[in-house]
Parts: sequence; C-alpha cells; structure tokens
Amino acid sequence: MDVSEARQLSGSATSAFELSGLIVRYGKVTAVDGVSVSSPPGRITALLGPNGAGKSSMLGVLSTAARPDAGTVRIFGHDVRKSPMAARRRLGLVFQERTLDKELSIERNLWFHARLFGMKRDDARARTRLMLDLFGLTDRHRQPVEELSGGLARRVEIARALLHRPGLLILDEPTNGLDPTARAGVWTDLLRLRDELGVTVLYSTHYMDEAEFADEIVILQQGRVVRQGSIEQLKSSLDSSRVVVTCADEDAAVRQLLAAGFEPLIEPGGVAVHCPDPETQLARVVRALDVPGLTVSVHHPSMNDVYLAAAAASGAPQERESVSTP
Ligand SMILES: Nc1ncnc2c1ncn2[C@@H]1O[C@H](COP(=O)(O)OP(=O)(O)OP(=O)(O)O)[C@@H](O)[C@H]1O
Repeated sequence: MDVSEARQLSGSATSAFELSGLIVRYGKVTAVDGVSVSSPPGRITALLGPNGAGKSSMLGVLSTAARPDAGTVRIFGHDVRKSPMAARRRLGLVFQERTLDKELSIERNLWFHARLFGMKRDDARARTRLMLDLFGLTDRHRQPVEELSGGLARRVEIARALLHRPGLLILDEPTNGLDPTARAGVWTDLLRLRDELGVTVLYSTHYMDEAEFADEIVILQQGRVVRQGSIEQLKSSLDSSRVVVTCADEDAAVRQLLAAGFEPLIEPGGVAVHCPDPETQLARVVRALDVPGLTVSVHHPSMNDVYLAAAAASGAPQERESVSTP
C-alpha cells in the first residue's frame, strides 16, 4: 500500500471520532449517560467496562446502526445524525457476530462486500486483491470460509471492513472466543494497520492484556466514563507501586523496616513498602532486613489493578442488572 493510500485511510487533522454528551436510552434504561470521548487519527482506543456498562450501545451509535437520544457524534467531522452515509463511508465495522457467508470463498466474500459498497468492478477487484495481499490471504483466496479457523475468519472480517478505505475501524470484542495464538494474530494485524496505514482503531474488550495495546483507554461504568488516559497515566494514578518482602518471620521484617524509616504494611502477598520508585528503594530495603528465607520483589500496578480500582471507586456492581429486550 502506498503513502497516498495511507493518507486517505488516516484522514485529515479532524478527529477520527468525536462523541460529545452522548446519551443512549432503551425505554427507562439509560445505557450511555453523557459520554464525551474523541481520538485523533491513527490512534488505538480501548473501551473497557463490565457487562452492561454501555460499550456496545456506544459503538452502536458510532457505527450509525442506532441513533443517539442526545449529544453529538462525528466521524471524521461528519455528524452521524445529519450525514449518516458520509459517516458510514469512513467506518469499517467488525462486530461480535460472525457475518461472513460461510459457503463462499474468502475472495467472493470480499468481492461481494466491495460491490455492495458501490465500488465499480475494477476498483472492487483491485481492492479485493490488495486486502488479500495485505492480510496474507492470497494463497488461500479460493478457500470457503466454513473451512477457516476462528482466527483466520476474524482476519477476513477485518480485511473486509477495510475494503472501502475507511479511516476508522470499530471492533466490538474482536478476539472473543479466539485462542491465544489467534488473538495474538489479530493484534499483530491491528497494530500494523495503525503503524503502517494510520488507521484509527476503537475496540471494546474484556481482556485486560489487550487494553495494553491501546494508546488511550476509556473505562465505562453504568454508562459513564470513570477513567480515561494512556496506560501509563492510568497506572501512575493508582499509586500502588511497591517493594514486596516475603520471609519466614514477617513480624521481624516489619520491625526492621520500621527501624529503617519505612512504613511497611502486611498484605496478602507479603510485607509491602509502598513508594513511587520501588527500583531505587530495593537496595535500602534489602540492607534493612536480616530475616530467614528472604525474597524481595518490585511490583507496579497492572491494567487489572487499574480496572478493579475504577470499579471500586465508582461503587458500581461488576455487572448491571439486565433488562429484558422487547
Ligand atoms: N436492545 C436493548 N433493549 C433494552 N435494553 C438494552 C438493549 N441493549 C442494551 N440494553 C441495556 O443497556 C445497558 C448497556 O448495555 P450494553 O450492551 O451497551 O453494555 P456492554 O457494556 O456492551 O455489555 P457487554 O460487555 O455485556 O457486551 C444494559 O443495562 C443493557 O441491559
């Protein structure tokens, strides 16, 4: 793919997507409650939150499948209410449900999608070939989709979503149900799309390790944004970096650490010394201790810690009460 194509995919300096005061209701249930989030082109945003937090409802509006009850939603500057078709042309969608035609080959699936999107024959042919090449599918282009593994089928869906040169790719739990190798493959593809083509990616996930790939993380709880920032910002806001000591006599370790001027805490994993710079405190901690069976390690907050702290701080239950659909 050449540079002009990459530019086309990444769009202009306008935000790739921009939600402002978004509200989505289903009857009396407010699924999305005043969410404002945006991304410049060429970045990856992860959407996290417990079941029922409002992730799919938010993605549904962004995908133009559902209308917002209030607020504005723009895709590369196109308002989804006023210009849904223009917004739709800049979007590639990969939803949880598998939507490929199983009986057709990989190539025919791509070709028909291109034609459905209104591409002329020559363009559809060229784009299909390009996507087969880009995703390493050329050698198996005649293979029926029903013979593909889950990971490969997902790859075809991502290729199909990019046929019409969208700048924004939206994926709702893209690796749900895939094995670890297939999940890693999807991530290799998505990172390459960002790095080589400047595609903007917005995805929801329940996998904390997958949140680590994002440039920006948004955590939703009960329809509201409760945390937002880069992974470094979210982790450093937690203030739970620590040196952890395990030994055969924790009481003695606590006494010795207190004598050396630390403020140790007995925690489930051992005796912890909380500090912003555990690597630099490590040697002092070791020097302060004379206890049997000593091990000392450095811990920094994980994405899981960030997520659990956000849940605890918002006081939200981990799963919202589900309501019956009409
Ligand atoms: N079609 C619908 N009719 C009524 N209520 C709905 C509908 N779709 C979603 N809801 C409700 O809206 C809220 C948000 O649901 P949503 O599916 O957006 O959450 P989610 O974060 O995507 O959850 P999950 O992780 O389980 O996919 C929930 O309370 C859900 O029960």
